[in-house]
Amino acid sequence: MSGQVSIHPVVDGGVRRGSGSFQGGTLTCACTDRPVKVRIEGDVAHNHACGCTKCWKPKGVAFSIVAVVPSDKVTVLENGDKLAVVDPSALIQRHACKQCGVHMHGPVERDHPFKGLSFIHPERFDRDGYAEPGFAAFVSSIIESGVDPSTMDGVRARLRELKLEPYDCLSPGLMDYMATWTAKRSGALPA
Ligand SMILES: N[C@@H](CCC(=O)N[C@@H](CSCO)C(=O)NCC(=O)O)C(=O)O
Ligand SMILES: [Zn+2]
Ligand SMILES: [Zn+2]
Repeated sequence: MSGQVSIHPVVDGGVRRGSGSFQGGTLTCACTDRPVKVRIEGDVAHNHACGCTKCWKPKGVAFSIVAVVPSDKVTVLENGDKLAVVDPSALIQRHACKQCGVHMHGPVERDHPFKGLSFIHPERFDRDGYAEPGFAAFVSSIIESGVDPSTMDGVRARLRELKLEPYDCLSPGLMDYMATWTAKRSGALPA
């Protein structure tokens, strides 16, 4: 029963493990004419399924697959003139292709624990082997996109089956990381 719940095409058949030696690749948008290409050096971290309304996902798909890389490992290679920031007031400056809508990279530049990191969508890589998604974030937020709240038990059951532990914000690791940054900033912990 929970096997019929679709999370995202790249995980629906089972989460494929990363190679552990991914050297990077090129992200390409969905345009056939003048696609935007973005080079990423090295592997991704904190790869996850995200249920929030802000992360890009293919049409009709419930979750995005999104990960972080250091912003200095991100280079726009081709057709960067097609990129525009979706919401300049957001923490994550999501640079989307104006033509096809795919989010190509999302740097965090504001004073924040995630400053210096960029959010990217590994499914747009030209090759496999990137670190696999390890949890599901902002799961309850899929309701904001119109998912029937009565289906949430099935969604969470399927995520657990896929070993994508569901959280309604970020994972404990990332929440601890942010709280540590805040505590060092306030002096509650030694810097
Ligand atoms: N309920 C909201 C949640 C949006 C949200 O806070 N998203 C998170 C996770 S994005 C990737 O993990 C976030 O950190 N957003 C910062 C930003 O968007 O700049 C909704 O669904 O819209
Ligand atoms: Zn495009
Ligand atoms: Zn998100």
